[in-house]
Amino acid sequence: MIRFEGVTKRYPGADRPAVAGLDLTVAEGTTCALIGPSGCGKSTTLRMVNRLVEPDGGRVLVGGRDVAETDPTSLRRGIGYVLQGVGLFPHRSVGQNVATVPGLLGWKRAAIAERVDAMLDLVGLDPTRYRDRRPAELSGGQRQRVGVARALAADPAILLMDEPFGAVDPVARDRLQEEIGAILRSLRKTVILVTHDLGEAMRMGDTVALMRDGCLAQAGPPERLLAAPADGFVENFLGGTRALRRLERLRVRDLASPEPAAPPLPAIAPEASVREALDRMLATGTTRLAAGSGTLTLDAVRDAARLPDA
Ligand SMILES: Nc1ncnc2c1ncn2[C@@H]1O[C@H](COP(=O)(O)OP(=O)(O)OP(=O)(O)O)[C@@H](O)[C@H]1O
Repeated sequence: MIRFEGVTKRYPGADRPAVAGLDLTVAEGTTCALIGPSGCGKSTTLRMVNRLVEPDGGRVLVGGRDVAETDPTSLRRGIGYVLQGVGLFPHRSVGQNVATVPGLLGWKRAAIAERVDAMLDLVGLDPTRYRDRRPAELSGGQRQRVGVARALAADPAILLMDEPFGAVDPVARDRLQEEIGAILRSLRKTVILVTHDLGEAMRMGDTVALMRDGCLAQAGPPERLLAAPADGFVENFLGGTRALRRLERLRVRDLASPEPAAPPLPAIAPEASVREALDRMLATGTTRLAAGSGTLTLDAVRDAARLPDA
C-alpha cells in the first residue's frame, strides 16, 4: 500500500506549492492513475514515493513505513520505475538492461539469466530474438516493453510509471496499455501511473486521481468519476465523451437480456465492451445484436449511456 498523508511540496523560489496537502491511498495490488493539467503536480507526487523529491510537510508511507526513514538506495531497489522514453542504457543489450537490479542485488548469474528470459517472455518479447539486441534496434513500443521488464525484474511490490507510453505511437499504445495493464493486474502490483491520456487512465487505473493545482480534485474508480464528477472542473476535464467512456467500461454481458436473438442478427461477444457493440450496431444498421445466448438492444445501450444528471 502507498499512502500520502497531508503531503506538501514547495520547490525553492516557487510562489505556490507544487503539491498541497495531498491525502491519497493506493491499495495493495491496485493501480492508481494520476491525471490532470500540465503542472498540477503529478510527477512531483510520484517522485516523492521513491524519494527523488522530498516533501516539506506530511508523510509518504510505503507498506506502512515512512519513506523518509528508509535509505533511498534500498527504497529504490524495491520500487520499479518506468519513465517515458524508458531511459534504457543504450550501450547495453536488452538482457543486460533487464538484469540491472537483480545484478545490483547480487543475484547468482544463472538466476539472473533465467529471470531475464522470463521477464522478456512476460512482456511479449521472444528472449532468443531480443535478449542480445541493443535498445536502438527496437521499436518504441518494444523499448517500452523492455522498460517494464527491467522495472519488474527484481519483483518489486510497487511500480511507479511516469508517462510510460508517452513516446509510443497511438496504435502500439493501445495494445501496450491493455497488455501491460493485464500483466500488472495478474501480478497484483501496487502501481502509480502518471499520464496525460484520459483513456489510458481509465483503462489502466483501478482508481483515477485527478489533480488540480497540487490538490486532489477527485479520486475514485473511473466509473464513479464518469457517473458523478465532483465539480465543474472534473466534469470539464472528463470532457464531452463521458457517455462513450462509460460504455467502453461496460461489458455486453452486463446489459444483454436473456431472451435469445433471432439467428440472422449480427453477433457480438459477451465479453466485448458496450462501446464496441454500439460501433457494430452503427456499422451494420441494426438495433439488436446476438450476445451469446441473449440479446443486446440499442435501447439498453442508450439507457446505460444516459448520465444521472442528463
Ligand atoms: N525541480 C523543480 N524545480 C522547481 N519547480 C519545479 C520542479 N519540478 C517541477 N516544478 C514545478 O512544480 C509544479 C508541478 O510540476 P510537476 O512536474 O509535478 O507537474 P505535472 O503535473 O507532472 O506536469 P506535466 O504534466 O507537465 O509533466 C510545476 O509548476 C513545475 O513547474
